[in-house]
Amino acid sequence: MPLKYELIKKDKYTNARVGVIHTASGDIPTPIFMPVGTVGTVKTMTVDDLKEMGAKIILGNTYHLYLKPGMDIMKKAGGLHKFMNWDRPILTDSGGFQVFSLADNRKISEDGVMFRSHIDGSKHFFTPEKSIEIQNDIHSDIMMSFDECVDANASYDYVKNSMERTLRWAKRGLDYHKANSHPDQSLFGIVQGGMFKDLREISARETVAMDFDGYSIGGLSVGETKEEMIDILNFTTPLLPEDKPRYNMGVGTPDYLFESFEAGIDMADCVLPTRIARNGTALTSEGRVVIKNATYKEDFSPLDPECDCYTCSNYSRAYLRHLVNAKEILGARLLSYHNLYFLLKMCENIREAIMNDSFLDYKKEFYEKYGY
Ligand SMILES: Cc1ccc(CCc2c3nc[nH]c3cc3c(=O)[nH]c(N)nc23)cc1
Repeated sequence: MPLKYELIKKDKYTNARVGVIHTASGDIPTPIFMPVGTVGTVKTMTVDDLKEMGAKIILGNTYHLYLKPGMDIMKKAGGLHKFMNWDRPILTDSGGFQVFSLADNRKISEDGVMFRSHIDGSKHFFTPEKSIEIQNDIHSDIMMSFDECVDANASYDYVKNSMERTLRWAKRGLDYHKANSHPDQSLFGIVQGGMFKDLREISARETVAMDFDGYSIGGLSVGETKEEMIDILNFTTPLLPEDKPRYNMGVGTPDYLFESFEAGIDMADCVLPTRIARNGTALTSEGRVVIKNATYKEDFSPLDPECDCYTCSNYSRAYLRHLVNAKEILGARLLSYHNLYFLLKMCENIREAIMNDSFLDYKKEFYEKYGY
């Protein structure tokens, strides 16, 4: 059966809500942060690390997996869950976003997108149907429709034409999904429309009318200002049905997560926690810590005094600084573990706060301590 969203509690003072997404691969408590595992791994984390830190769902990437290891191996492995030994839910993106952010000489047409691999320059053609077929081969639990994500300063006419084509692509993908996907697989529609509220409204209403299992807000976190993101988010989210999950794509930093969940978003993803970890930056309850700073040379206290994760329970800032400066892989691994744990724990605290109608109190307390 496709996923079922169970609404458990709405916050008294905001649009924030607690729920559970029931999938064949397991239940996902919401609001939830989803670690990004682009090529079948959340970088430097084992699946046991991910379970230990409380990850309930991870992301896989259609574009990357299609190019490497390729669908021949993916099919022989029996799908991504078996290939990477992860038996909990997997969400995959549809590949369009990655084609535009990574591939070379892309050519977009009504039928789909022609592109050359960023790895070896080989030529490929993605269509809405092809994207669903690849996500089926991955055995994705939650699939995304094939869409075009336009950048924040695209013109009204370009955004209008692109959004209308994304609607036609969504319908094609949905028809292919209904005829070919396994009944346990779910498909989300993606709302586009750039920074234009009239286009956002058309995209939301037409996408919802196609009756997907859930809805993503696309076209955000692509260079717009924080005010623009929040404005479009607060305008668009209420247009989505209450009884289905809502996913804000590409978010993000703690404040963007708080703003998204406050608007009624249930799911969010971002490469941030593992990417900044590899550059030696940690998210802590007292704000960002750039661990290679000389300040921490003889600081033998834990990375985050309020965190009980493996990294904070076993190592000091001085040791982490040493590892990062020595470019030791363990440095990236320990900081990645902590950053992911930090965001997952923050989501757990947000769920608890919503249950007690104290979301705004928790947000205020978090912002003051974090330094927002
Ligand atoms: C593995 C994986 C990586 C990344 C993503 C989300 C990637 C992503 C965006 N990231 C920031 N802004 C984004 C907008 C869009 C969008 O409009 N459409 C799609 N399909 N993806 C987006 C999903 C899965």
